[in-house]
Amino acid sequence: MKNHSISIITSFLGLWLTSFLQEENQIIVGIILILTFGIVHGANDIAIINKINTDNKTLNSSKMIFNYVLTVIISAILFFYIPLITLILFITASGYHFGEQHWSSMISNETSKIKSAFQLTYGLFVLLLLFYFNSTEVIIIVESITSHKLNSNVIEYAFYVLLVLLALNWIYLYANDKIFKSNAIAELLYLIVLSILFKVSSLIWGFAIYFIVWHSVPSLVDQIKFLYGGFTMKKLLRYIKTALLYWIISLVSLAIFYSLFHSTKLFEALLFSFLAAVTFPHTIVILNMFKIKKAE
Ligand SMILES: CC1=C(/C=C/C(C)=C/C=C/C(C)=C/C=C/C=C(C)/C=C/C=C(C)/C=C/C2=C(C)CCCC2(C)C)C(C)(C)CCC1
Repeated sequence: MKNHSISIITSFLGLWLTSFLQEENQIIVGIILILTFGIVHGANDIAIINKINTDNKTLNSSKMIFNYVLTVIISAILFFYIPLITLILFITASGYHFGEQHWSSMISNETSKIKSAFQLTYGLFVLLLLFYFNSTEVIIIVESITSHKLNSNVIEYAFYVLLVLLALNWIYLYANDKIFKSNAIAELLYLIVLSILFKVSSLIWGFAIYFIVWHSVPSLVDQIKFLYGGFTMKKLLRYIKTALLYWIISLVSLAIFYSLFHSTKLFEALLFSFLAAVTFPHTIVILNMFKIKKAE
């Protein structure tokens, strides 16, 4: 069973800070959190690929690194030429990725198809929850990325559809999966905490708290355990040291994109486009990491 108590405490801290920080400051602190913890949590993907490669000789390491960079470039190109379709793919991949990180050890592997469907539905629901409570800001950013003005009804209907799908999946797993059942009530309460957070905070602040506290930090801990066989302060420092170079390359690339496009796009739009480009290969790496963990 996963312990989400730190995430809960930090979320309340984030909620409390909402009443002190003005909206502009929430955005600045939120962006700093995304650029630090958020980006770092993906910057060790090559180390994970290497670890998978050592454990599973069928994968070719240099080919994987090449594929990683290629996927980032292709995603960026697709985002430029077919932004709306790529955005939908990005949201879907993100939903699965968030759901997988959150639930991987809390649903038994016997129900593997339902498990995947549930993880996707859960992650998408959390995103839609955020969009539903901050639809005005979402519409502005989506328009800046895709040049399409989204109708707020689309967000509302998508939210209700996801709510129904999640409820059906939840009921099925509650009735059929003992591991799920033992966490289900606490997880419902966590969703209520997230709803309050998303309702009272700005879009970027709400996203940053979720992305860092509920996704990046737990993922970082899982990655450290996978890479070094446990979590200690020393192992955390080792993780940061290996991630440093990729983190710096990422920030420099983002700064270059910003200097090229900042007159036509919002910084938030560029940040999300950047996250989209690195999300696709990162999601595949983490998917493979969880596959190996499951087999152990
Ligand atoms: C290794 C490597 C590298 C690096 C990498 C990295 C650093 C990664 C990272 C990764 C990451 C860092 C990931 C992330 C993820 C994220 C996500 C998954 C997100 C999601 C989100 C979303 C989905 C959103 C949405 C929205 C909002 C919220 C609002 C507005 C609207 C929209 C819709 C946009 C490089 C490239 C340098 C090179 C090669 C190698």
